[in-house]
Amino acid sequence: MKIVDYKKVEILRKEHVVLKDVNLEIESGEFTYIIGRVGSGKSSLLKSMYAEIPIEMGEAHVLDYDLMNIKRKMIPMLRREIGIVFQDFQLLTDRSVYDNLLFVLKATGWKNKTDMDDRIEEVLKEVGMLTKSYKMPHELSGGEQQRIVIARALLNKPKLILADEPTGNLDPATGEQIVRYLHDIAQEGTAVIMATHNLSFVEQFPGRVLRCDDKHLIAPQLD
Ligand SMILES: Nc1ncnc2c1ncn2[C@@H]1O[C@H](COP(=O)(O)OP(=O)(O)OP(=O)(O)O)[C@@H](O)[C@H]1O
Repeated sequence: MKIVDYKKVEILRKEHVVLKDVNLEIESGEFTYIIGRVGSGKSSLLKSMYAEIPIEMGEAHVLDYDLMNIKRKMIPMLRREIGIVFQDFQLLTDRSVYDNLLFVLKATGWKNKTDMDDRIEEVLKEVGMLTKSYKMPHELSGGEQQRIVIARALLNKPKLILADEPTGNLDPATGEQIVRYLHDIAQEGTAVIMATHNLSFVEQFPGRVLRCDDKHLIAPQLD
């Protein structure tokens, strides 16, 4: 199934063209790195996929949504089907890990307490954080918090995960563990798109590499 399908897409930030003529098809289970310099448009590309930035030109589909014609009230439905791992979506600091996850389930329409508890247990197990359920975010390391953010992104079994610099503030070993989780998730069939400055992971965790370069998204020649 095609998860992302962009044809001749142009992405603007305040009337300024960030990327143009973007052609991109992503299938289930693909693991894609988006690289490129600071300010080259990596975050903007990912934000366009969850309708945070409108697409003005071209054809753009994410899951079954037509981003060119998406109604405002459909945007939360689209976001429910995407796991978002972004700096702007940190854990809520005033509640425990469990309550952070419960909050998302309730906000996305879950009602049954046992089902919610079971799902929280499953996602925490998936990222090796089952014992941290009652911790407050500030009691966790940066890497542990990031694992919880990934667990939160998994709650509604998304077909697509968008991760913007998920290893940004982490030491190399912890960063590697985060990429390993994301890579495993892709192998189970979820498409994962990860923006990063750091290509050191690509040998260990193979994937498709695309670069934002001079306002275009290109497949670079890698040495
Ligand atoms: N909120 C905003 N309003 C207007 N312009 C913005 C906004 N955010 C980013 N831009 C501009 O859009 C361009 C692309 O930024 P973007 O954040 O997508 O790049 P990036 O490749 O993700 O950079 P970084 O590696 O620093 O995260 C930059 O020229 C930036 O100045």
